Amino acid sequence: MPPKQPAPKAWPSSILYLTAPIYSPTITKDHLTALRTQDPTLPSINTTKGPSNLVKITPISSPTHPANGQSGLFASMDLKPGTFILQYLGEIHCSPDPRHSNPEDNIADTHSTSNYDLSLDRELGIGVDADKAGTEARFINDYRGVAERPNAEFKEIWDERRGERGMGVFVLPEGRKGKNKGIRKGEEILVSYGRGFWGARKDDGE
Ligand SMILES: C[S@@+](CC[C@H](N)C(=O)[O-])C[C@H]1O[C@@H](n2cnc3c(N)ncnc32)[C@H](O)[C@@H]1O
Repeated sequence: MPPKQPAPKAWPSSILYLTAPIYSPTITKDHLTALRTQDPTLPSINTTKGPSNLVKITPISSPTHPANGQSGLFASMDLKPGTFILQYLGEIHCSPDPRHSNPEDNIADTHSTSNYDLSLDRELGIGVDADKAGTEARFINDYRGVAERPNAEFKEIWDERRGERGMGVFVLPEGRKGKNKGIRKGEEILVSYGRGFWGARKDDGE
């Protein structure tokens, strides 16, 4: 278990605040080798540890917001197009569990139903799940029902500090027609979870 870190304001006491990932026992040496092999196409980021001064976790109390009663992540200063905002940390895991060749021996995969699980390496089945532990990034909502379009995106990075691939949150680049103007101070940071996320939850009443 990583050492306890000072958490950002409004951080829930039931969730562990991380400055480095947690590695599930489902992650093998080969997975770690793959994650620790630099891919020159990835943006190389000198990440910082601890609460970010670019963002603020804010409880949502607007009845028109589809995540009313939950929280969201808001910009605490103007952020230019393409800016790296912060890292999405969580438990790095592999699903299905490679330790069992017979799927019936698999311990229930809680990550498959997590609302905080992002894919890090689709080919190897590696994900990063911030359900029980993470950074401020776990509070980023989907743009649907909130704004016309997303203003940020999840994108893989090379974390220079750890020498490892990871998931980052970036302000959307300007785009060819200059449509994306960045994120203004006080604006909610919104990504697109993708239709797959909502498709899988259609029958759960979400
Ligand atoms: C990664 S969490 C986002 C943070 C969450 N709002 C919180 O306070 O912990 C994903 C969950 O947030 C909610 N959510 C995010 N975006 C939403 C949207 N556009 N409409 C409805 N619910 C949303 C859903 O409950 C979803 O399962």
